[in-house]
Amino acid sequence: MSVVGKKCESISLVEPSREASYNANGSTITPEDVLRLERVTDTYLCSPEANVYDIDFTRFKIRDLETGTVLFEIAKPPSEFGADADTDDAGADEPLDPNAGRFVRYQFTPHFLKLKTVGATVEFTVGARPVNHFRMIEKHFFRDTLLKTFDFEFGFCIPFSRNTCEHIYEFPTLPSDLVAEMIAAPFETCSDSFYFVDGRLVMHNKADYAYNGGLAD
Ligand SMILES: CCCCCCCCCCCCCC(=O)O
Repeated sequence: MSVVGKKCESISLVEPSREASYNANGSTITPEDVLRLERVTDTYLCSPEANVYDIDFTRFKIRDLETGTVLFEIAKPPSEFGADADTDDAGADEPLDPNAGRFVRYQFTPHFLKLKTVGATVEFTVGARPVNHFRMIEKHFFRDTLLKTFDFEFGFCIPFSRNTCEHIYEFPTLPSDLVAEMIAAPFETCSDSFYFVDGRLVMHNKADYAYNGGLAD
């Protein structure tokens, strides 16, 4: 079967008519459920309201651990700290996108795919509740192929704290023909990031990636 030109294929644990934070058996989505996923999901598996811990990412940085080079950095402007950034500039007639802020698009150069390990530093704040066993499971796909699953622990966060931690991504060994396909197919590489507190899904973010930065069209 040819996959040339296909976007990331997706599957969902849930039937379209069901509440998105429950799996096909009607129980809540567990870490084991998402560890089993072999395709990108076609829906978010929890609603934005599932984030009852008010976890808010305020800074994100990716660096090459071999050279220390910073590859990507973004910080939420201080004026938006503690505010709902989605509502600030919306006109009265504009419906708010409930998924705004849950999707990121990254554009890297082909060199990114030659890296061996990158460190991802994330800063985040939490609300009034203590956060136990904060864990992220992140799955990276090219089209309908799972490239790698990362499973990171943030640990315990005290109420109203600002926290920083760096997770180490060890890149999978990718065959050179696959790397060439990924470079030639911008945004057909994508990821699902699932965040759990005490084993319950509280956030689900998505991203897609292009690796053709700096190349002529
Ligand atoms: C190419 C397969 C392995 C890729 C590892 C990529 C590491 C990139 C870290 C950035 C992930 C950010 C995800 C997000 O913003 O939700």
